[in-house]
Amino acid sequence: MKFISTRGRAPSLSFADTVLTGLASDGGLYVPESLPKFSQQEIAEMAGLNYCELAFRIMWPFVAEDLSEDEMRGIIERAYANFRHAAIAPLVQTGHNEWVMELFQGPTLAFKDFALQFLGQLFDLLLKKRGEKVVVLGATSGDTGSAAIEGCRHCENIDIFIMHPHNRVSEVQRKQMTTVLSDNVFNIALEGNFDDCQNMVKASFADQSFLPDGRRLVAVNSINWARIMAQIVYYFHAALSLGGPHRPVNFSVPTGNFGDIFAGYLARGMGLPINQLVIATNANDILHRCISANDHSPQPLVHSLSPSMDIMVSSNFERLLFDLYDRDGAAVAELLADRRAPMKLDELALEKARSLFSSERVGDERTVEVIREVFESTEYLLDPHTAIGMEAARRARKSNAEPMVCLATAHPAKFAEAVDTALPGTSVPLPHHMQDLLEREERLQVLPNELSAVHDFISRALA
Ligand SMILES: Cc1ncc(COP(=O)(O)O)c(C=O)c1O
Ligand SMILES: N[C@@H](CCOP(=O)(O)O)C(=O)O
Repeated sequence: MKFISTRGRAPSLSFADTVLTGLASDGGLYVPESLPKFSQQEIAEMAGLNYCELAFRIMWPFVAEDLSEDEMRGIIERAYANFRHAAIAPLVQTGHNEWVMELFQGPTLAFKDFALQFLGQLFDLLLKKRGEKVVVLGATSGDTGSAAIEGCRHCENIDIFIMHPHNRVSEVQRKQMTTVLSDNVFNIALEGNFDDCQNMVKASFADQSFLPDGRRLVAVNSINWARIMAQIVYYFHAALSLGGPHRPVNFSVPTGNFGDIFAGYLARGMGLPINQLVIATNANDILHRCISANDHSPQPLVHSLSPSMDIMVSSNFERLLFDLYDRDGAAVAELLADRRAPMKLDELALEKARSLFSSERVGDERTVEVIREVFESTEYLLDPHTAIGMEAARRARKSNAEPMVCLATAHPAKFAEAVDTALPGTSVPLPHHMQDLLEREERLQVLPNELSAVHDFISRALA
């Protein structure tokens, strides 16, 4: 399978080259040239498979030309070996036909583990085969960073640099990253917000001349296609557990960079019957405004109680635009390049987007109420991101007869502030392997919001 750029001007690449390239040379994102499709019978036959076997079946068509079956199975087995639940992504019922899919059972307690533990294993294999050493550069609003560090810290062929917005991630999130003291792990606290971190990552991919010894950058953010690919699997897993493909299943997805919900959109494109995909945003609601009002104007970033979704520039929306504009890379490039006014979708594209997604915005006040209400009625504790997804699901839902799955994207222990605001005095214990996290020694570098400062730091660290 070949992968092509959403801006139509970069060379098409194999799966392995796509994974190790990150951003396309024309500034676009890689997507598969065509999407593999499963028939309803093929999907029905996947019912009852364990998570790893299901992951193999769903992802195999994307990787078959670059990996052997044994290599792919090995990567998957190792990626999910440290999850704390036998189901890997267990479902918990919270209401009539309403389910929470717990995507926080991995080592770093957020859905990012699904793709990043997989990606770490994949990098390790590909880089060993090529005898190549690379530099991983990532931006995080709190969760990608720790999952990427956990996935990559054992890879001999990787030095990993993760930028997070200084003082804008929770204490648990920060410590999960900064207490990993391995020689190949570097944490940068940038005096800016997540969008600044992500812009720096993209600018660094565009000009990599600051790297020594001909080394190249590799991406762990969802600009990397393999991230999205691994996230498609759990949509199939949930639907198969709830009667799919014989009945449609719907999903509500707390959304920031548009990666997770885009994976759901792809699952539907691969044949999984999904009627509703609900985009759930916090006060940083550009995606909700775009779908509901064709308003794509950037607003100042708000610091919310769901900090991982404090994102204004949603990378993966470009992948959707590519499809909305009939895979016309030139049209996407033009739409994104025109900086005279905020982007506006044309009528046809807007109509298509509205037929594909519902959207809702949930502010802090309601987020806190939902955490409290759900806990009082079911004793189930939601993290703030998941609470946003659940509220959006309840508002946007069109049929109570079809299952609605709310993606629980993080463990509540990561977000003590929101939990304490909702339920004063409630402390959520960290899982056993993280019991002493808050006492561990930290290492991080605070840097000004300047590309040159980041590049200097990286080149000195690598020297
Ligand atoms: C806990 C949590 N929930 C939801 C999201 C949104 O996911 P995405 O960026 O894939 O839309 C993120 C990160 O962005 C996150 O860390
Ligand atoms: N919420 C994310 C933001 C980065 O998104 P990504 O999916 O593109 O890596 C985070 O926790 O860092």
